[in-house]
Amino acid sequence: MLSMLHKLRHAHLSPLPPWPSAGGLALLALFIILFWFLTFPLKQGFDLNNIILETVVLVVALVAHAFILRLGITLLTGGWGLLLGSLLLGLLGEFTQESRQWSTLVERILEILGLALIAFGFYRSQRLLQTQLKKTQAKETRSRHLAQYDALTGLPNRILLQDRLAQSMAETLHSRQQLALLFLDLDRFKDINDSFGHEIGDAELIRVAGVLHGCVGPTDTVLRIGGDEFAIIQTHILDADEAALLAQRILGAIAEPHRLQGHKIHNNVSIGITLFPSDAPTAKQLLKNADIALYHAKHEGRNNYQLYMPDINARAHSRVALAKDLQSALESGDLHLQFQPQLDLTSGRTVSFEALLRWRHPQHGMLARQTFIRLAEETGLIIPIGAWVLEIACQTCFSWQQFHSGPLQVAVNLSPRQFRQPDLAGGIAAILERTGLSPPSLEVEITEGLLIEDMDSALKTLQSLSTLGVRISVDDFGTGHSSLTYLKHLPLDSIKIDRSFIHDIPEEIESRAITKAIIALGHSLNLEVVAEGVETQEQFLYLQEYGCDRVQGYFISKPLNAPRAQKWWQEKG
Ligand SMILES: Nc1nc2c(ncn2[C@@H]2O[C@@H]3COP(=O)(O)O[C@H]4[C@@H](O)[C@H](n5cnc6c(=O)[nH]c(N)nc65)O[C@@H]4COP(=O)(O)O[C@H]3[C@H]2O)c(=O)[nH]1
Repeated sequence: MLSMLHKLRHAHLSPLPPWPSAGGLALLALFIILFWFLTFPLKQGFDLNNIILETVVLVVALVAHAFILRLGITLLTGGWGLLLGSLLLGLLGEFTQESRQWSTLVERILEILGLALIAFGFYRSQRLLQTQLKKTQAKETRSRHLAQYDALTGLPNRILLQDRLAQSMAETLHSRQQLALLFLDLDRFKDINDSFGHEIGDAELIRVAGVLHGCVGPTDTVLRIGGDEFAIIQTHILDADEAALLAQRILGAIAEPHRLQGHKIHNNVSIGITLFPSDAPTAKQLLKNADIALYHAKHEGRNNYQLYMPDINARAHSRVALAKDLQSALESGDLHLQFQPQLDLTSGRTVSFEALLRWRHPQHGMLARQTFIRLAEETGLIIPIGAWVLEIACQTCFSWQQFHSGPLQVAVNLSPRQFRQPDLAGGIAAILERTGLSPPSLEVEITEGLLIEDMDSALKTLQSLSTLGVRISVDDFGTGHSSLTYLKHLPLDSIKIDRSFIHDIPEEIESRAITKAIIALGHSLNLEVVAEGVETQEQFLYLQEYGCDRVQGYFISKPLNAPRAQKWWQEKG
């Protein structure tokens, strides 16, 4: 090594050879090996182009070895220790040329110094390697964290669920206790997102994550396993009661009304619970059970929890199949509308029809409305189905109006999910435009409960519908435990007294009092009052006597198919 450095120094003294001599080539080979040895670790993570460039630079630099030490081309390689060592040796080579009388001792010292600098280059490259390794490890840890944890809430995600579950199951087996797996699904998250935007939606998810953390014990795990789905692994419990207690705590905490960026938010959650080892021996089966129990909770009207029971499995399966059938029912024409007349009590004429959805299932025949409409609402199918109902109802009403000159309206029920669509009024305006129906000929019916849930956004939607000129009616009035003050703030046209009050008049004193009060209240607010579910002549006469404006019910007519309703309208309109 020393002799080679010596040769390197003396290369300055002789004229530059046209091509490297054998010694030069040996030196070149040595430097290449040395260079690669010293800087190879640094190249990990460099791109191929850089490595090729560096190698070319090095080869050129070494071939022109007479200049290499001065030119400092190796600067580009990043091997600082190597460069400095070589540079110093080169400079000193020149120096020794002029002062050959300097002792060999000085030469030796300088050679040692050169070697020390090369060693420094090596040391430095190792340090750089360590830093690089640390950076790579940190990057790997970060990307592993990103893959396994939800970026928004910081909770473990679905990928970690299996892992954590398996770990907790193993611990539970040893402890001879039980473990509960809870699946949670927010009932109103889509509506929050649609009504207030994604920023508030995100803030709500973060709030929920915090609430869940506040409810669980220190050894339990909270995970976010989907958009609005969370899971909890509750460990060290003795029986289902402990899981139920946790679920109750969560239901109460999530339902707490709160404000996010000035918006009043109401949210609920449905929870499905299954236990290990009592419900299932494997993680796969546990996950399935929790899913089934959650589905059951949703079916039971949301905002509740359900413990897994083997028989809900079969029911859940049939609902999944039914949801699939409902999806294809729109295209296959299995859905149709019936129309129930509404009678004006002053004129005695039919002035409106309520459009009611029917589904004749190819295998199961006519299906119960409440069941399949709830299913449509839960699955989101109510959006396309509701739009179809509006379209057909408007089309039908417009075509009837062409046959008869009397005033005619059609009333269409809007489900909560439909009502919370971002541009409901725009969608309805387009349907009116397409079908040719004038806006006042369409009445939309919304439930009282829907208004109470979120007054602020309901008011905005109602205002846009009212601006469009569509009539607005509050269905099932009297059942929603609402504050009556909201009535005067909303742009309503009519209220429909709930069937349950009409059912008990004239016999029951309370129902009579409520019916009379609703009629008086409606009139004092300038609203039209409609009674639904009128089944008897007594009810009809009572309502007429107390000034109800319109009646609807089996006493007048059951819901009719479109041709029969048209005939009815031509005769009684
Ligand atoms: N016992 C009794 N019942 C009477 C009488 N007169 C009418 N009805 C029934 O009362 C319901 C009136 O509709 P609703 O209160 O809006 O209640 C509706 C409404 O909330 C919903 N619904 C029906 N069609 C649609 C629709 O197209 N979209 C949405 N979102 N909901 C719908 O399903 C509910 C039930 O509808 P239907 O089963 O068709 O039941 C209809 C109708 O057949 C009567 O004298 N006695």
